[in-house]
Amino acid sequence: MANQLPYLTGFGGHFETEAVAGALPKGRNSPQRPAFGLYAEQVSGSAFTAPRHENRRSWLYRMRPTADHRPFTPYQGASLFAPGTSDAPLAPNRLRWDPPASLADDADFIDGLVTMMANRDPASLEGVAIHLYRATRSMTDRLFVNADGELLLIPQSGTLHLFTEMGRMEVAPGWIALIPRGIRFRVDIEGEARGYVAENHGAMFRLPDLGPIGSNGLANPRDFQSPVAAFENVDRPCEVIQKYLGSLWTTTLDHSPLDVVAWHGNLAPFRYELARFNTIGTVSFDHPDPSIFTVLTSPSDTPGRANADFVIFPPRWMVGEDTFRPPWFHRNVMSEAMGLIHGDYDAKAEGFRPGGLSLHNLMSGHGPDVDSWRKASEAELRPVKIEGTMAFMVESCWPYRPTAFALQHAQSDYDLAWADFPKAQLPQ
Ligand SMILES: O=C(O)Cc1cc(O)ccc1O
Ligand SMILES: [Fe+2]
Repeated sequence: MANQLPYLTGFGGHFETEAVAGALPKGRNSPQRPAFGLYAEQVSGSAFTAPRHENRRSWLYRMRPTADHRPFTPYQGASLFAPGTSDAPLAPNRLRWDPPASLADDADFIDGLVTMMANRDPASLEGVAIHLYRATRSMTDRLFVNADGELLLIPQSGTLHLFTEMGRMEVAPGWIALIPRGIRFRVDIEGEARGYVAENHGAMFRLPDLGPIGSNGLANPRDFQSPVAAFENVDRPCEVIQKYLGSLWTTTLDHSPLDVVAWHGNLAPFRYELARFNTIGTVSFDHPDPSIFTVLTSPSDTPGRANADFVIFPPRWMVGEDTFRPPWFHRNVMSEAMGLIHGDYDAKAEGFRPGGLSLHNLMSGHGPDVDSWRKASEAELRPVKIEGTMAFMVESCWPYRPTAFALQHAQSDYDLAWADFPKAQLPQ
């Protein structure tokens, strides 16, 4: 079933698509009477007056306006999703988690979300939160919408079948998907699905500038795929759960709001296959900064200091001469949350498992564990291909704060990854 749906290609393209011929107005956005009695509705991802190259909005032609809903009330489910982070002073410890074992057996994507860490208040329009999910059922007559930011979905196992207001997308492990702020969607699954969600409250993710790399490379715009218009014509109760200013809310409509028959514009969900990433690295010596692996970036107001960078560590050749090839020891003013989709990560010989998570926050010393360090220090430096792996990092300029759940479930012995390094021996 995966990969059978049609898609529109190109990052941030100006798309137009209609599921019923004649639904899309020609030559104007808001005709006096849209075709078939549809309602024209604009959804803005940027301020009206954002510079043209940053301006993102789409026009949706739908069977009922989004405004047609009764009041939202607090949502009582999903107790581990968006509970707020722990208020206790945060120790400057490195943290790591196994894939959570204790998540509910009977949850859909929304109730199966567990927030692990976050920074900033979503209302400040800055920061990022990292959630995990484990879902064992499809969302039936339920949708989710996030007013607090865009959602980057990173499946680790199980394909997500997304039905968004703007159409359908399939997202298997090895792919990512982005749902823009405010776009309603449903997640259907077969069996069990696990993965990660990076919730970006700040500036929308975009492709990084390439500087001296030139006009091609890293994630290429043509490999991003957005859905074609698709809708459901359903008149039965449909619950809409909304995350709004850090809390969850619910209302029930008498119809499905996935009733967008046509749309046009440059604000749209997309998916991207991480295997398409054109990985660039050293062909001489030294280990470059991991910014070379940036797939998407959300800038902050300070040039070069990302609100969030989504970075991957894909299969790649290591050829550096006289070089310690894995990530070096370091302390970083940026804060690093990492996940693993499959395989092993080259800086951690063990303990960092697919579906697990780690946090190396502001200025915490980290790098290769003892075993990885020893192996890399002693290795014969022929060309070696790192294969069968996909790790990722969500690097943010704002230190993360774990949730109470995360603090309770962290590995107790992570510090031992860096215990027992032999002392350097100076000349006598
Ligand atoms: O800490 C990590 O494992 C992530 C990382 C990888 C790398 O290649 C260089 C720096 C860095 O922070
Ligand atoms: Fe790091």
